[in-house]
Amino acid sequence: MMTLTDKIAADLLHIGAVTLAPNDPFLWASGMQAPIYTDNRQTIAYPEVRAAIADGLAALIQEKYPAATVIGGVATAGIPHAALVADRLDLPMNYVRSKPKDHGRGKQIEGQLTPTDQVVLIDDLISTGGSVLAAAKAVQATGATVLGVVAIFSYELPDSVVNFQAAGLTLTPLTTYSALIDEARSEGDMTPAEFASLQQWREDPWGWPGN
Ligand SMILES: O=P(O)(O)OC[C@H]1O[C@H](OP(=O)(O)OP(=O)(O)O)[C@H](O)[C@@H]1O
Ligand SMILES: O=C(O)c1cc(=O)[nH]c(=O)[nH]1
Repeated sequence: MMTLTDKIAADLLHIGAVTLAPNDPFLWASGMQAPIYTDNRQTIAYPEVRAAIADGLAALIQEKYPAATVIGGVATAGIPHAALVADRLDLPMNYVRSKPKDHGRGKQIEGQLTPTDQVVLIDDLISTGGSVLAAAKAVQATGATVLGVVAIFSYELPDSVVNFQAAGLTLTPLTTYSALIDEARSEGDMTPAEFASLQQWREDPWGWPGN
């Protein structure tokens, strides 16, 4: 029987959200060359996939953070998943922008947030963790508590481990880069040399050839 971790990894591959290209790397926003690009925004186009994600994230939150009073989405790609999860858990929701609006009411956080709230944040993807940890800081600055972070996918990069530790927060992803490349290999999508290159990148992305 396939685990949920493997099922979500397979889903991301099958809907084309993930492109693996160890021989033709992508340039990331950080300036890093990477053998993969993940666009989890595409998951919302697939009802069965987005439902499996929402069910999985809701179950994680019930297990790890039963005291949650609000589900928070990280703008923009975390928002639809936070909405689906909040609906399943029958909890209020908010979402957190990367910066306050420069017009209107100038708010960074929309939806419910009071100083007594206990928030679980949802992002679609964790690379460095910078986006969700900035959102966590914004929530904490209001006096509310961030219980933890859940996400669809984590690259498990060394930078994210350091950043989550520094923030004192725990990340629980539904699936991971390791599960993803294992699944792609089991589907016969790569040579042993390509698999080795993909593993090498995760262990030391900035030392990977091309960076
Ligand atoms: O862990 P990090 O290094 O922060 O990278 C992950 C973030 O990057 C992407 O968002 P992006 O900045 O592309 O914005 P979007 O959600 O508005 O598309 C993604 O949706 C995550 O929020
Ligand atoms: O850091 C990025 O540019 C980046 C990488 C990735 O896999 N997905 C994404 O949306 N952004």
